[in-house]
Amino acid sequence: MANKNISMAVIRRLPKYYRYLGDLLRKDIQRISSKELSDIIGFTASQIRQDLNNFGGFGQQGYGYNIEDLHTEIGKILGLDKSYSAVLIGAGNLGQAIANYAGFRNAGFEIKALFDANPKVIGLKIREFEILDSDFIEEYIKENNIDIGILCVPKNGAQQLADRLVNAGVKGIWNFAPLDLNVSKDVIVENVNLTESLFTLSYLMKEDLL
Ligand SMILES: NC(=O)c1ccc[n+]([C@@H]2O[C@H](COP(=O)([O-])OP(=O)(O)OC[C@H]3O[C@@H](n4cnc5c(N)ncnc54)[C@H](O)[C@@H]3O)[C@@H](O)[C@H]2O)c1
Repeated sequence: MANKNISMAVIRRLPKYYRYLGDLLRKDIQRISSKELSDIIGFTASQIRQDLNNFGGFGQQGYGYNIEDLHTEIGKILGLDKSYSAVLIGAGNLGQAIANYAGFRNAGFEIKALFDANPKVIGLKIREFEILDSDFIEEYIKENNIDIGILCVPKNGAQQLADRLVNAGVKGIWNFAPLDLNVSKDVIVENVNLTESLFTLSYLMKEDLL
């Protein structure tokens, strides 16, 4: 059901639908109207209907949405019916925190190995992972059919590492380094910039906006 015409704004809302619907399922709630969904999610009911209509609707007049079906469908749209393997590069503060979080594996994203260039860090253990020498990134990716590279290195050197990940065959990069990476069109980069998020918080807290 992949549709290249879906706007990024809609795609960015889908994980939130998926999360809220998952919460409702765990509470054994079976159906919900767009109005009720709107009350808990915060998007308008018409926005919700419009978003879901992009993928064929799912709702029934007078019944609302079957939560389990909708959750499953959105999961498929997001590609969460598959599992993904990942390697993490840069086993510093942030990299270790990410490797320590079990939630990603539960969601189908399995970090298979951590790499670093610092000899003081190589060989240390984080959870079940021994931190490996980053000289062996390409070899590992090719041998283990890795889908995703997670970049947790400083800005300098991040592009070079991205090139190495791409050449070794990853199809996606989850980039925490604060720079916009140049990669070929068939590779997807998702940037996570915590500082930009903090700046947005700062803007919204400015007294003249409150
Ligand atoms: N820590 C945070 O909360 C945070 C927040 C926002 C953004 N970031 C970004 O995340 C990245 C990592 O931050 P951090 O605080 O974890 O830094 P850190 O210095 O603790 O860790 C970086 C790790 O990357 C390794 N490294 C550096 N160059 C490498 C290379 N070429 N190949 C392999 N390993 C290499 C280093 O040896 C180190 O272990 C930075 O780009 C930072 O701007 C971090």
